[in-house]
Amino acid sequence: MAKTLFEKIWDAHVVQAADAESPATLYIDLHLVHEVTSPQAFTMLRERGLTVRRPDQTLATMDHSTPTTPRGADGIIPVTDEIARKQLNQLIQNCSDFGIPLYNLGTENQGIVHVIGPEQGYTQPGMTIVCGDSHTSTHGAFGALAFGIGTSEVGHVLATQCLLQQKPQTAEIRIDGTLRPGVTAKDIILAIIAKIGVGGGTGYVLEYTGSAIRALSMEERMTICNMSIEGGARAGLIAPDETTFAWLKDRPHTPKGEAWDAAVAYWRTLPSDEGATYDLQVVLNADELAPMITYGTNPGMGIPVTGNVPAPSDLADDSQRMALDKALNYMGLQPNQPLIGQKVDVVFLGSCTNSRISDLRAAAKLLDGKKVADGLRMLVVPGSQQVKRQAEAEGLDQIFRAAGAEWREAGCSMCIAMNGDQLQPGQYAVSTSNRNFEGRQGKGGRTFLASPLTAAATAINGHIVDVREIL
Ligand SMILES: CC(C)[C@H](C(=O)O)[C@@H](O)C(=O)O
Ligand code: SF4
Repeated sequence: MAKTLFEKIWDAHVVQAADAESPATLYIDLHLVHEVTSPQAFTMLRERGLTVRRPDQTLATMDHSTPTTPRGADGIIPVTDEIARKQLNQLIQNCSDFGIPLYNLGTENQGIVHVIGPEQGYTQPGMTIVCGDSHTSTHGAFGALAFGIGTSEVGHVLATQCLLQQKPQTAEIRIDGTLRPGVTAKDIILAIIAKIGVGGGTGYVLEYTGSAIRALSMEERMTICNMSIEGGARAGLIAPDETTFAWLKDRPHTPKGEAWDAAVAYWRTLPSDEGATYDLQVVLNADELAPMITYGTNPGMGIPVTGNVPAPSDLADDSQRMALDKALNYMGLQPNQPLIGQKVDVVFLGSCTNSRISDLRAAAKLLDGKKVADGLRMLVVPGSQQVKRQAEAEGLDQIFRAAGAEWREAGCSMCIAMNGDQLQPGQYAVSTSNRNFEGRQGKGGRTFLASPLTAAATAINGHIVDVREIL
């Protein structure tokens, strides 16, 4: 029978099928760990006298609570926050006690968990990958079944390398056509979520297909899969192809020599078979997409940048009208107002959605020889130490600094505001991250989600602009 990519990976990893009492038991190939969602899981192991089943298939990094402020004269990134220091020290202790490799703060491979996994070649097609983090869906860009799990599940996977899992349904999100200049992968995913809503993907694994997806680079594919969870989906998937194999070849942890050839031969069998069926299909045309921006307090509240903020009075459904009213109040926006021209205080270029080298290059190209607008603060936060080194080798840091932006160490930074980087109450930010919830970037902070291009163009102008006008 014709199978989808999802079904092939699922079937290859079921250790025990679901029965009346229990969901299926899935084998996990790669378990990624960070400081925020792992402490209680290690406590559970200690209390029950358990060890880590496969430390060699487990990898830890520090990212969420790590400061990204520049290093001191001693070359060390200063951790001034007591709680953060305790959490980071705990991870060091846990990894050392249980034999798990750790990319410690400031070391050469440290970075955001969803940036370092692919970068080091841990993430590979056909794998099952989990992490105590919702944006684990990022790794689906490689044709891996990757999803976030809760802290008690982190404990289960550490102890057994397996996970109990209900089988999700499948949806095909088909995007044909060609993106216009100034329209990016970020705009594709914001448009998808605006269309299906933040609950539209609930219960599904989304497979992105179509000529527009095939034309994307791996980094662009990661941006799309990263935000699958913001559409409510369990995971996002893109079938591996020559672009995938070329990107992975010679990464530190990918197979080498004959093992590489064998791996690629297997990976070529993974794409969904001709005639395979999905439980749901959504179709978009890339030619019709514009740069997108959010106006509200969830990632589904997005419009083309040239559009107007919707009006609650146009909505028939009471709860939807109240939700929009509340969002506009929080955002300090008026119904029907345009977003072009909206003044912005901070521009954040970073996060596991858009902090890879191609994101930094795209923004630097616009900022080259220009200045960040007076009174606007711009933070540029590379996703990993490797991205940072690469950017510095290309002189991108010089472009950002000369423009008046802050050049930072690697980490989650202002995506989540639990590391010292945050908005002040009432401030507006254009952010390349993935969440615009109330208070997400700091108490009272107001977030417009957009692409790195829109972010850089906004930084130069001090207010929201249509990047297509300055290309
Ligand atoms: C801290 C972590 C649990 C959280 C997540 O699961 O996504 C964070 O990464 C986020 O982006 O909100
Ligand atoms: S960058 Fe943001 S979204 Fe990504 S893992 Fe960190 S906090 Fe979560």
